[in-house]
Amino acid sequence: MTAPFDDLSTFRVLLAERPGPDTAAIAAAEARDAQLTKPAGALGRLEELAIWYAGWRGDARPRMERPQVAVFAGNHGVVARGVSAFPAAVTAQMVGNFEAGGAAVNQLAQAFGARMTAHPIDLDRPTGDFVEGPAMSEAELVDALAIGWNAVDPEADLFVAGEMGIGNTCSAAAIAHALEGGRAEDWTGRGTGVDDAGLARKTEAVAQGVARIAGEKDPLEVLRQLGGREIAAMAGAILAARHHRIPVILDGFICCAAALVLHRAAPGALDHAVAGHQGAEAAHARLIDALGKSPLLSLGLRLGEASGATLAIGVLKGAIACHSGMASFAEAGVSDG
Ligand SMILES: Cc1cc2ncn([C@H]3O[C@H](COP(=O)(O)O)[C@@H](O)[C@H]3O)c2cc1C
Ligand SMILES: O=C(O)c1cccnc1
Repeated sequence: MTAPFDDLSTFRVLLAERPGPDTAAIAAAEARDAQLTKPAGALGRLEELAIWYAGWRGDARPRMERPQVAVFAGNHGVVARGVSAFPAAVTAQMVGNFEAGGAAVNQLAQAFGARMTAHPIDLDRPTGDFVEGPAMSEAELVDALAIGWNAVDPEADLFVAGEMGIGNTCSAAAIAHALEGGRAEDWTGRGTGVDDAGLARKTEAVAQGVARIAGEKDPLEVLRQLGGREIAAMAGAILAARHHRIPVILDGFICCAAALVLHRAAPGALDHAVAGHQGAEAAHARLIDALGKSPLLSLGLRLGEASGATLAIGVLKGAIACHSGMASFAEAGVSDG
């Protein structure tokens, strides 16, 4: 599809004017939940998840049949500073692996019945080193947002955004530091497994990049400055899903940094999203907190690629299967107490 914007101001309007959930479907789903053959509340958060999903799909008894996982890839100028344990060439190599079906996320998508697509964005043209200057021009930012928007299948009934981009935990940490404050070291972690010296270089890059744009609080400008094309694409895709009323599961630290841009630009912009998991990247928990979310899973993942969120599709499928498939007390002839 073609994104309904070709400049940043139109994207801002789409962020401000978003559809909400179907309140009648929520009320009907709550009523259905109350009649199912279980003690009230006994399915815990699964009940809340199913009702949330029903609201966004506009169907009190929904099914999930077309989950979509889109993995965006980009390269980062800041990598030249030695902020990752791996070379930038791995980004393109992993895109080849996604296309061949050999990455973790391919296996998880297959296991949970999701269609997965990979979207490399200008891999031979890394972003500018954000310590020195803006990562992207405004036109480059708009292009990346649009690539994300266009990647969302309007017919999907669940969307997961993932990423591949050597150095992108550095970019994500810088975005979080710029928008949330604190100290640079509050937001940096080991990513692919950088050693102490690498972590120190990464923290210094984040501190300097954020100091360069000191006081900048416009989230989309922060994204342009510190960005990452794949991070911008995830933000565009998450907003597109909102406009299609497709519920979203958020992935790891980098995906949550993309989501933070939307959340800080327009509170409520992530109401159609849940946090799929809390991973091992040091500041992921803090970032999920800043989004006002609580994670579905906590399994110590530190991979990205949409892996944790794709795994959480299973949890959401379970919630929906119970909600839509269980018998009521009356149907089953079970005494409701
Ligand atoms: C083989 C390989 C597969 C990956 N899949 C995801 N990432 C993850 O690691 C990168 C972020 O960590 P950093 O900021 O330290 O570079 C991203 O590409 C992220 O998706 C991978 C990294 C590697 C090496
Ligand atoms: O949480 C993540 O998304 C993550 C953590 C480490 C490396 N890559 C991704």
